[in-house]
Amino acid sequence: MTPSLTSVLVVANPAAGTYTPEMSEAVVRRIAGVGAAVELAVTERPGHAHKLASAVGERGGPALVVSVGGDGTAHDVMTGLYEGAPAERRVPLLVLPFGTGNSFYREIWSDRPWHEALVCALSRPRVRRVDLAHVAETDGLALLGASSGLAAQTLVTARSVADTGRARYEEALARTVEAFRPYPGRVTVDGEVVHAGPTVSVGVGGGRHRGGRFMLLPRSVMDDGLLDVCVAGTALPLPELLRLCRDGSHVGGPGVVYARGRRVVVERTDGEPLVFEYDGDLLPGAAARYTLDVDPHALPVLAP
Ligand SMILES: Nc1ncnc2c1ncn2[C@@H]1O[C@H](COP(=O)(O)OP(=O)(O)OP(=O)(O)O)[C@@H](O)[C@H]1O
Repeated sequence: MTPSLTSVLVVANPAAGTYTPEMSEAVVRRIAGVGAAVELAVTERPGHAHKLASAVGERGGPALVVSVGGDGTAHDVMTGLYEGAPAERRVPLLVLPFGTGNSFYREIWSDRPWHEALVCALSRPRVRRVDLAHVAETDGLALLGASSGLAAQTLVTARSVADTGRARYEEALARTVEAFRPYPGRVTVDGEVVHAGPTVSVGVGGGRHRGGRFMLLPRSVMDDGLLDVCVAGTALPLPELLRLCRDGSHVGGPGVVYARGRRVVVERTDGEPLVFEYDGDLLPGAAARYTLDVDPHALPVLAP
């Protein structure tokens, strides 16, 4: 499908890691340069991007929404677009990388500079309909994916790290690795238990990359209608697992299970709460079980 980009809404998050006002102005200039009517909306608070995007499903609204921020901004815009219109009328999303990790941008555009991605999206707009993961217990949606274990625990640690940006996550990861204890877990894919026992990491998605640098799900295809799952047990020492995760070569390694399906259940089996996140947001509850169902091809995104 080739959308006609007559009018464009740019949603820019000034709190995103590498954002500057000059960048969003440059984005707006380039869009106006191809003759599209363009509106810039700068978010004023967390959740504002969701509200802005949920209004565009109305008739006569923009034909494209551009997210100027990081993965958190892309998540908020995605939930707004999802809520604002049914699948067949959903307005496409273009994500540009002005956050810290920018995993979703990388998923779609690889290492291309943002201005090249923008020129490509405006001159040869091609839509890919990517899958989303619906989290039953929270009625939430994940674009990039969900995790428990090391990555989720790192987000807990990050709350008490004073650094900002990438340094904050690096420091939090180092502290988490030092103190990390595997948890007793179980992972079920389409009704089949694929892992039961001591658990270091569970990734479900979604995107191949998380945290900007870790390729947790190297075989994942964002629009294949399925969720990928990778579970690491305790067979690999933690530093080795982390090293291998940088390029996805942990898959096939000892104690690492890789699976694919439509429904994934992630559990902690000792009665303690499961530390669990999706799209970088930790879940506050004390639940020990989360259920993810794929919503196939739910979100149109502009891609090369
Ligand atoms: N005006 C604002 N003031 C403060 N926070 C905001 C504002 N607008 C949006 N936010 C919040 O900023 C958070 C961080 O944005 P985002 O995730 O895009 O950047 P990042 O963390 O630098 O990048 P990444 O997630 O790619 O590492 C989002 O969760 C969003 O809810």
